Amino acid sequence: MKIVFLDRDSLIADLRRPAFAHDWQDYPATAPADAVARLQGAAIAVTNKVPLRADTLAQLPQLKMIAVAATGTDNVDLAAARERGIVVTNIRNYATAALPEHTFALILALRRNLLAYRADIEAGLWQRSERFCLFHHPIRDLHGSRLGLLGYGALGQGVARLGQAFGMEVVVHTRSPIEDGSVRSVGWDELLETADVLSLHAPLTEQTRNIIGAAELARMKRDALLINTARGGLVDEMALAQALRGGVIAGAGFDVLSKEPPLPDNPLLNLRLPNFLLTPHAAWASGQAMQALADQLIANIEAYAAGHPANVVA
Ligand SMILES: NC(=O)c1ccc[n+]([C@@H]2O[C@H](COP(=O)([O-])OP(=O)(O)OC[C@H]3O[C@@H](n4cnc5c(N)ncnc54)[C@H](O)[C@@H]3O)[C@@H](O)[C@H]2O)c1
Ligand SMILES: O=C(O)[C@H](O)CO
Repeated sequence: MKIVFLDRDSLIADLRRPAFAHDWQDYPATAPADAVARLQGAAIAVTNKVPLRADTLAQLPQLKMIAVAATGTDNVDLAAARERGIVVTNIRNYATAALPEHTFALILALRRNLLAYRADIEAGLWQRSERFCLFHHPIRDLHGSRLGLLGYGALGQGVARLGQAFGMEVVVHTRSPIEDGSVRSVGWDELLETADVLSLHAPLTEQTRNIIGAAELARMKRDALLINTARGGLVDEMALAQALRGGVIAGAGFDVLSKEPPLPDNPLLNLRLPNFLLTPHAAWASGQAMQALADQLIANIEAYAAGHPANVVA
């Protein structure tokens, strides 16, 4: 059985080989246009972020499984895979410490205005101050404020737990109301209009694409933060850049953009504002999380080869 990992360098971890007879090939990275040639004769394709759309799958009659080396499967045309009988699997629960910790790094940096204070010190303001401290920029505790979550899966739940540890009230909105005594399920309007920190943890699908645009930003509290560690396509980036420049919301922390790596003209890329923090899709990338992902990836491939596929999404 031929297995091809299209973007091996997207993962820094020990990757053991599956425990069955196979022919393994990997490439550090693969341009979308090269995917078909590299997957010729492969039964199993492994991809973290290389897109596998309907036109690509149509040219790969021998492909039986796509093992996505990630939780998000928006780079794969799931409907086309299903039509062709290709099993698609993903990785679950591997970043339940990493991503919530990253999410709170963004939230805390923004709520305590760390970028603005750092800039003040670099400009010599503290050194020239007549007082022992600076307090030019508002600092707001998280304790007592409302954390609103879109999506309450593995990662939304991890973020909720940290929010509760900080003394926040956690409200969540999912496709169908959840039964969980520790958080309150709310409608979309209430989530949007009452959250002090709105954090996105839903997959990118046709239902969630651009779920936050100019109209939604205008309905958020003026002193609210928007955090996106899920997928770039959830938020209209031009609308967010305008909202941040215009003071429509207090700030935003993003780990993801609609195109990655970003194009130079991405409206959020060069937004040099102290209330906007951007990280390069790194929320998942702790050493521990990447190793857990690598282990689960091989387990998924072995489960499929043994005839009982696990973590199937399509
Ligand atoms: N930045 C990163 O490094 C990173 C790492 C891992 C995952 N992610 C992203 O985070 C997403 C969530 O991961 P997870 O492990 O929590 O997934 P999950 O499948 O466990 O949970 C997804 C949640 O989203 C909800 N949801 C789906 N569609 C919705 C809709 N239309 N409206 C409201 N809620 C909806 C589901 O009900 C569920 O509660 C992934 O899909 C992935 O895109 C990002
Ligand atoms: O979806 C995921 O797991 C992250 O984006 C890392 O690939």
